[in-house]
Amino acid sequence: MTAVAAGAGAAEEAGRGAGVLIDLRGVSRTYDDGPPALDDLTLTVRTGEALAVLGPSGSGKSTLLNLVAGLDRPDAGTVTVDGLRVDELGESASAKYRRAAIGIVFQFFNLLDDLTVADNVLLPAQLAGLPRAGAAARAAELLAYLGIERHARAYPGRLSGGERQRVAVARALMNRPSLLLADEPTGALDTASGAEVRELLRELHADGQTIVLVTHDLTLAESCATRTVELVDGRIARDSAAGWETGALPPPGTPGPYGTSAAPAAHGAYGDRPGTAR
Ligand SMILES: Nc1ncnc2c1ncn2[C@@H]1O[C@H](COP(=O)(O)OP(=O)(O)OP(=O)(O)O)[C@@H](O)[C@H]1O
Repeated sequence: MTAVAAGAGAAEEAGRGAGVLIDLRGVSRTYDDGPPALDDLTLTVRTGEALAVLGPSGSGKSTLLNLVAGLDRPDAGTVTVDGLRVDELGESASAKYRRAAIGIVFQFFNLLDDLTVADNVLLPAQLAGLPRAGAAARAAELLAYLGIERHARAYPGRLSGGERQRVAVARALMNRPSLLLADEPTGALDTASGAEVRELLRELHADGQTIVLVTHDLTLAESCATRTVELVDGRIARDSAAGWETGALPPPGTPGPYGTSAAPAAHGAYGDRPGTAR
């Protein structure tokens, strides 16, 4: 199952504690005359991590994801993914990087409605020029892994939101990306479908997939993330790796950015947790 989910060697590396996969240094991005969407942000993500990026609306979460995906460039700073300077890539090199190294899942699925489920999943392999036979076998394997093989010949419009998001995840995993990015993957789903997708992401991470997801959904962060970073005004206000319990969010009502806290970052994420190692 690991081989289905993760990029080659990712699980093995995760097991060893692994190296840095994403390295953002001094990254700033300002649109037009507005305030900085990202402001001198430095962040590293290791292979095998599942990072949830939280923060209020407009805090820079999607901007961060777009920079890592090479969909946008910083005004200052460097973006390195798997040793590649993503911020220096030209348009075609950037597209090639996305096809080879990145899988992206969007809130609204972004499936092509006039292609079948199987053809949607095959698309990244076709764009990468991979041999059709091997790609078809991989697509079938992914659809089975994600429990949607019976829909292979259906069109996305016939599927539920949760099933569509599974198709989008299958497509994102098609070329065995070293990194899965997800922007509000449960944002358009009902409660039951959201729970399915949360479980799916949790399983993918357990199988070794490195994941960075942006979300307002604290349940998603709590169930899938091994690390949580909170952005405020384009800066990292809190990072669980610098004091939170790994994978833990505070109980409801804990003072914090979703409550009333003005606790300094050094005091941990959503408030101080007794017994948390520093
Ligand atoms: N293409 C753009 N043009 C102009 N301003 C933009 C653009 N994209 C983002 N911004 C601005 O940059 C800031 C950060 O936006 P971003 O979408 O990264 O925040 P976010 O945390 O993902 O927000 P949300 O949770 O609402 O999706 C906001 O002030 C936003 O208005």
